[in-house]
Amino acid sequence: MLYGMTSDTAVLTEDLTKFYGSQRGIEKLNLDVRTGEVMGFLGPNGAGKTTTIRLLLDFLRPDRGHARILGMDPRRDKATLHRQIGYLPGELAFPGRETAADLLRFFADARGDVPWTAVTSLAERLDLDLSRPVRAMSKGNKQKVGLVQAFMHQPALLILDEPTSGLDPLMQQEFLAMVREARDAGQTVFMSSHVLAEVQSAADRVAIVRNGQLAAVEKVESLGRRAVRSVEIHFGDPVHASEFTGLPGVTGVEVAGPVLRCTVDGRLDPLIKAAARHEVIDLLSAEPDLEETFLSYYYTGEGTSDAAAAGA
Ligand SMILES: Nc1ncnc2c1ncn2[C@@H]1O[C@H](COP(=O)(O)OP(=O)(O)OP(=O)(O)O)[C@@H](O)[C@H]1O
Repeated sequence: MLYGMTSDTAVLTEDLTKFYGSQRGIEKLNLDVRTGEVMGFLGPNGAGKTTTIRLLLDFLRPDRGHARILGMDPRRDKATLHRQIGYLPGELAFPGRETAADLLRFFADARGDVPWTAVTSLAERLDLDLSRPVRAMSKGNKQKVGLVQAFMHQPALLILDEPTSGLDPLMQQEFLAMVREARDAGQTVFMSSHVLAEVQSAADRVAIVRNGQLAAVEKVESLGRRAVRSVEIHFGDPVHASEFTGLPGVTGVEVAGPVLRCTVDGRLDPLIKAAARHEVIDLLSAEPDLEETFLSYYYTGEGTSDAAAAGA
């Protein structure tokens, strides 16, 4: 058993590394996904998400490092593991002429013990017509077939590569509800996305990768607290920038007569207290935008706090 692996850990990687020639896929990835949590695996195109997922499933072999999935070795225990996992690949290829029902019956039989009603109720939720040939389906409908096969046997662990891609907003919400229900039933979910907004309402934590390396692991709620926002305050009289520079979390202070503009990272309280010394005519604050926070990790390299404390 790897260091740090306990029954509370559904996925553990240690220094997991894969290069394609000289091209880095993923390097020295140390990640733990706790049993029963939903972890979003976020990064832009080419960051290394699919490489990681394929390593976890032993579709690729690492150059260095190890992974442990549900306490098992992805290579040695591949067959057992694949029965206990629900996997949605990033690229779905359905070459045959089967209908969705035929294909899903094949998957259900291969897994055994999957009541057909599990398939039909998922299909109903996702508004998927099972009688249609899969090959002729739109990307979104193919994605739904992929989701039904990943969820239908109520696996202990769901590994989903870009599950929201191709789904319209309504179906994305339905999918996220399925994820929350899976978590409530004690299942673990590891899902990649390049759009934070698409996973934030269901994820407990997000791991952020860039250029093949882990940039941060954060609780979604603390991403919210760290949200960077721009603030504009209109005062009754001219103010001095010096009154606001140096306040905790406040940067980029610009003053033009009675108007103050700045950026606030985290709590607004220090700025509000300083502003209250003057007559405040108006205050404009952009909604906390997790997308901006997410990007700020990329460009500042911040936010390794929870990564450093991973497993704590
Ligand atoms: N078969 C391959 N041969 C060479 N390079 C590859 C191969 N597969 C991936 N890469 C490279 O490895 C890096 C990580 O790719 P990966 O597909 O894991 O990223 P990703 O985060 O899943 O991106 P996307 O969202 O586009 O799928 C990229 O630079 C990519 O070009």
